[in-house]
Amino acid sequence: MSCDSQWKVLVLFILGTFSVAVVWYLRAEPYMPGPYMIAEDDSVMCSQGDVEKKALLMIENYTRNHPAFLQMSDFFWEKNLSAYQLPYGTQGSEEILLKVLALTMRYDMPDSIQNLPCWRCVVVGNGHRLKNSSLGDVINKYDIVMRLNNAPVHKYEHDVGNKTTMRLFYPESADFDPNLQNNPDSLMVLVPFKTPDVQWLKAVLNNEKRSRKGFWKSPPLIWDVKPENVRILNPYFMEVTASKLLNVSIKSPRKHKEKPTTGLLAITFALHLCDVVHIAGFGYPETTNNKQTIHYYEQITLKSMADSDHNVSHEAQAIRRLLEARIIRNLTHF
Ligand SMILES: CC(=O)N[C@H]1[C@H]([C@H](O)[C@H](O)CO)O[C@](OP(=O)(O)OC[C@H]2O[C@@H](n3ccc(N)nc3=O)[C@H](O)[C@@H]2O)(C(=O)O)C[C@@H]1O
Ligand SMILES: CO[C@@H]1[C@H](O)[C@@H](O)[C@H](O[C@H]2[C@H](O)[C@@H](NC(C)=O)[C@H](OCc3ccccc3)O[C@@H]2CO)O[C@@H]1CO
Repeated sequence: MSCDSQWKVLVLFILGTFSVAVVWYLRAEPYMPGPYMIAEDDSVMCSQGDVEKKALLMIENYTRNHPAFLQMSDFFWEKNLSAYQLPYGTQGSEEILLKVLALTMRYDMPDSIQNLPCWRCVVVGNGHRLKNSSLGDVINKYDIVMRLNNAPVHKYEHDVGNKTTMRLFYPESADFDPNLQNNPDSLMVLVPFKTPDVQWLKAVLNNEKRSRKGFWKSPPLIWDVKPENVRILNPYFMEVTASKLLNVSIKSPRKHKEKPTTGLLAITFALHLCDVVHIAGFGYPETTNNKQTIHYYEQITLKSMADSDHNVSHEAQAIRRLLEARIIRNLTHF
């Protein structure tokens, strides 16, 4: 072979290897952390309607017609009444829900969110993968930052940011110091799992006698949050998460105990609300790994979740499907 041909072969070989590497990187991308569609000003680019278009293909009967939060009018007409009990519907809890909704008087999305030109959302899971991630500034740039339960931001700003647009929680996961971990206008979104959850909200907002009955862990007895910042999540999103993402039976929850985690519920909620859905801090250790801590803020392991009625491998499959279909993107690894 002449020297000229040898050069050609070498160039072709280098180009071929480079193309294979690029194709491999793009294929593997859903599992890789990295800068996604970053605009010049460092913010995430808006692809309006993108999530809606893709979710329509993947989630059976997907519709964005359901209100985000429960409202009094949900209970006015008999034909609107729910077919399921909490956490998948409101059947049997109508009276207490009406009472608490009359107290908060707000069921709408605040104007500061409603008027956003694009809803770029990030759902921040509580996972250990956020520790030392330095993702704080990246997370703060999203239009809507969803946080979960009592996950702290104070002293963890560098890794998780400090902007909280909405926080999904239930009484047992409510923070004892909500003003330290949230912004003055953060929406506190109660996820109602059972009737006592709604009774707790009524009691703390109305300063009535609190009861500890019906809770698996004592919730705060004093919870200093402005009623106008409180909402109750529409149980429709729990129903969709269980029945469409996890294929879990919602008809007899007492018999089929598996229930969605708050994180998967928040992802489902975001899929019905946002133009862009990114996630961070999701992913549990292998089920056999009883040493690895699961949270970015405390030293507990998978063992603590033994009685939780969640199936984390089942959920990982659901999240992986959403990542592979590029409906959501991940800022940490999965
Ligand atoms: C002991 C116990 O009941 N633990 C549950 C805790 C606990 O109640 C609260 O932290 C309040 O203390 O809440 C849960 O979840 P938790 O509050 O741990 O985490 C919130 C969501 O983040 C995602 N996550 C978390 C850790 C991890 N390593 N990988 C993850 O993907 C999950 O999607 C998770 O939902 C819950 O509400 O779902 C689920 C946990 O099972
Ligand atoms: C999203 O679910 C939340 C959390 O992730 C779960 O761990 C938690 O599970 C608790 C479960 O809901 C309790 N079941 C009932 C019917 O209340 C279960 O109860 C057992 C128990 C009872 C009394 C004292 C201790 C334990 O406890 C589970 C937690 O170990 O549900 C959360 C939503 O409420």
